Amino acid sequence: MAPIIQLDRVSKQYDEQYAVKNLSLSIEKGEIFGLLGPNGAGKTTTILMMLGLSEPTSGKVRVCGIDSLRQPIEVKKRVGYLPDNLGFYQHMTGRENLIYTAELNQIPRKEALERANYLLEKVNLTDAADKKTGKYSRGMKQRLGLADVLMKNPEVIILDEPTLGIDPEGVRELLALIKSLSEEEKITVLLSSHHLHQVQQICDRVGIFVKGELLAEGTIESLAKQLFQQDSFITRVKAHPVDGKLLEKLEQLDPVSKVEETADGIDVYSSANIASLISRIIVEHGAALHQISNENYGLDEIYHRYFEGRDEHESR
Ligand SMILES: Nc1ncnc2c1ncn2[C@@H]1O[C@H](COP(=O)(O)OP(=O)(O)OP(=O)(O)O)[C@@H](O)[C@H]1O
Repeated sequence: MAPIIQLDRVSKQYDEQYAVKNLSLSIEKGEIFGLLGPNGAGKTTTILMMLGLSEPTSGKVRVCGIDSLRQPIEVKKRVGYLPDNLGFYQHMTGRENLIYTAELNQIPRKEALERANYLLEKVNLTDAADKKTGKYSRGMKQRLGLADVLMKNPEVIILDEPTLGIDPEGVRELLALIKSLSEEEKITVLLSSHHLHQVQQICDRVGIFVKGELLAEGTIESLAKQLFQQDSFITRVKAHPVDGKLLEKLEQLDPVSKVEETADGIDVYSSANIASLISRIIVEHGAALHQISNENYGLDEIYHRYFEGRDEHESR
């Protein structure tokens, strides 16, 4: 099956500057894809081109098999977009706002009402459905925003910083909701965010954008593998006593790139999983082994490793 979102060598120039440069990206149906990058990296420009709201200088954008530039209205019917600065009619209730969106999308009234009630329930706003949205909290507005983009039964939803300004509990609920909606309704989700741990919690794949270019994309595990080839495994050992001889023995192992003494043991960085070999060496050395575990790199480390490398490169 063709990807639901496909960008082929897309660039966007404003004057001489590239906002997006030579971007190729495919997103499959049902995926949750995280678009990451600092301010000005080109995330919003990319989203606007997907929606057909901004014209690429070169390249092709297809969403749901439709050319976003040639048939933006067809794309808009299938894609729900939740911008970071969403607004509702404050004097109208949550339910009235959803019905209004349905009218704009030519959804018959009876169907609109049923869908609005179903979605209000889904986003946990049934009790506040008849309250004016001017009285909603930020988190309630974001949840209503999610219901709003879902009114037209979209195949794809694009969410720009959906958790901005929400408290941690609200964030957890909203992310869980996005995940369950994607699973239950087979909706493809494109999520733009600065919050790495939130992205890591729900995204199947991520793309890292810097200055208009996609530096890397893939699952968190595959990015970690690419970036940390020499030390893609971290074995965290709690053992006592740790002496210089033991550290030396571990350092001499072929797959090991680095050994670090910690407060209660040793961290071993290696290119292969050698946890059982490490435990044997520790025990043979006469130390007490309290715990041994494999740690994974998180998105935080991946993201920072990219920027470390970049800074070095740029300062040369
Ligand atoms: N209409 C415009 N005219 C000129 N330059 C623009 C325009 N829109 C965006 N840019 C420039 O393009 C680059 C990418 O901007 P974009 O808004 O896509 O970044 P972003 O990754 O979405 O950032 P943020 O996280 O701050 O929303 C920036 O340098 C920005 O100044």
